[in-house]
Amino acid sequence: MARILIVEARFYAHLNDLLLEGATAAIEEAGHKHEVITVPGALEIPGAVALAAETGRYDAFVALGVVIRGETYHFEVVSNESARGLMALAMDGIPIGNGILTVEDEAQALARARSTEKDKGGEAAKAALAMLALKERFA
Ligand SMILES: Nc1c(NC[C@H](O)[C@H](O)[C@H](O)CO)[nH]c(=O)[nH]c1=O
Ligand SMILES: CC(=O)[C@@H](O)COP(=O)(O)O
Repeated sequence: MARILIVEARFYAHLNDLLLEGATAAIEEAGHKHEVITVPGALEIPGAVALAAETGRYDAFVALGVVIRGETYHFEVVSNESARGLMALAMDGIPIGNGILTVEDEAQALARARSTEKDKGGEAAKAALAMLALKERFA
């Protein structure tokens, strides 16, 4: 049984609840344990994963968040840098699934967080578990 840490940025709590539902369901269906920690925004997720990975208490990580474009370049900063940070951690061998939605508006987020068509939280959890399985295979 693996120990999964979900790191969520509850910038839009109602949207994150949907992502969390999907991720939690996927992890439980796979028979693993999980914990959830919360950070202010998506930009803080990579740092939180790095801190948690240092403890050695977790086998894989799921990043959940919603970034919605506003009026300024900050959307690009938050979207690109959170993704870059997670990719850097993944390249260091940390099993991670990226469930940070980067969208134009709330409607796009709702359609992807968890609906009949999309389950981005579940997808991110399954990706993290797949990378953990690879890590174990190559150990
Ligand atoms: N605008 C969104 C943010 N912005 C906040 C940043 O993520 C960060 O917390 C702040 O810049 C302090 O470092 N975060 C989201 O998750 N989603 C957004 O739409
Ligand atoms: C993604 C963001 O940081 C965004 O919500 C901020 O809005 P704004 O660009 O209008 O300040």
